[in-house]
Amino acid sequence: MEISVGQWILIAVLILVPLLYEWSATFKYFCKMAFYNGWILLLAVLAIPICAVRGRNVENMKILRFMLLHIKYLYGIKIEVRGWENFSLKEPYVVVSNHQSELDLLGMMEILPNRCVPIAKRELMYAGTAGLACWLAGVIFINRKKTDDAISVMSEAAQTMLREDVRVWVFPEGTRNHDGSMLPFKRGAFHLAVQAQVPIIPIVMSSYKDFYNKKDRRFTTGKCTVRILPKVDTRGLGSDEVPELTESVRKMMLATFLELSGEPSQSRDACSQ
Ligand SMILES: CCCCCCCCCCCCCCCCC(=O)SCCNC(=O)CCNC(=O)[C@H](O)C(C)(C)COP(=O)(O)OP(=O)(O)OC[C@H]1O[C@@H](n2cnc3c(N)ncnc32)[C@H](O)[C@@H]1OP(=O)(O)O
Ligand SMILES: CCCCCCCC/C=C\CCCCCCCC(=O)OC[C@@H](O)COP(=O)(O)O
Repeated sequence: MEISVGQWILIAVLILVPLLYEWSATFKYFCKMAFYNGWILLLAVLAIPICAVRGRNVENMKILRFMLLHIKYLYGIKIEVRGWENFSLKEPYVVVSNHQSELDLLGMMEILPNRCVPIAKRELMYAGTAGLACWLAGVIFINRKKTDDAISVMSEAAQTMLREDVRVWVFPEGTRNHDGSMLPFKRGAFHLAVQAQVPIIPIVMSSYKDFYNKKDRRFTTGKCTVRILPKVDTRGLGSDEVPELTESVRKMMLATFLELSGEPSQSRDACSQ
């Protein structure tokens, strides 16, 4: 049997790709990230028709969660959750969590409460099938370039939370932060909680530094601890108290982040200097 040029190329690729994958940490990083996004886009293809039956509905978030839960096993990431008891509130609340990377999706899906929708940048809505799946699951999209629009969407969310018994998940840093610390917090999430007069539940995901670093292009297996902190009440607070509330929650989260990540607690605060 004769082997054609195309078949030789295929054989070479099948041999070279696994070798390169093992030899080069950078190649491995790109493969793993590409597969991560590709896999989610593919899963979304399956999720869309299932979610579409109900139309745009926060209950669809359960379907996305269920379909995404296995990814941590594919990547060998162990997630330990502490503080489950702090999630036992019946009423709506605002979850605030640190935002290190798109891998946060794994920690988020591990603990996502029922009827809880994330607030995401509008660009995610255009991320193909994933965007459509997010829209069907009721993800709230904001335009970060238009502050007034973003604020009015969030004010509307305050009413929706109460009217439809919905919880909202916000990344108050407002962008991904790969630096191993926490950026200053934007105040939107805290205005939202004060306007709705609902508690805030802070969530801290420990640093990914042992298994993931975007700058060094390193992505191995590892462990992440997710800590659910006790609720912070906002009853009786007004918008004047939002800056102080924001700072106190951030301080608590940063201390927890440093503790979980095994860092000394006095240093590495990107905001306080
Ligand atoms: C199976 C297949 C599945 C496929 C799909 C898989 C996905 C599954 C779902 C998961 C999706 C997860 C997606 C997560 C994506 C994460 C993100 O996109 S993070 C980025 C977006 N999020 C945020 O930005 C939230 C945090 N940002 C804010 O809170 C901001 O404040 C803002 C509301 C966006 C406005 O930002 P900015 O324009 O920069 O302005 P500021 O300086 O922050 O604020 C100006 C001013 O306004 C005050 N203010 C803010 N919010 C309010 C408010 N709601 N009400 C009243 N006033 C408000 C603020 O305090 C400032 O005034 P001050 O006087 O300076 O205090
Ligand atoms: C916890 C967020 C995870 C969302 C993962 C959705 C994965 C969708 C899969 C394929 C689409 C490819 C587009 C990748 C978009 C990554 C989403 C994300 O992590 O948003 C970052 C956002 O917050 C802050 O944005 P910037 O850091 O300011 O730019």
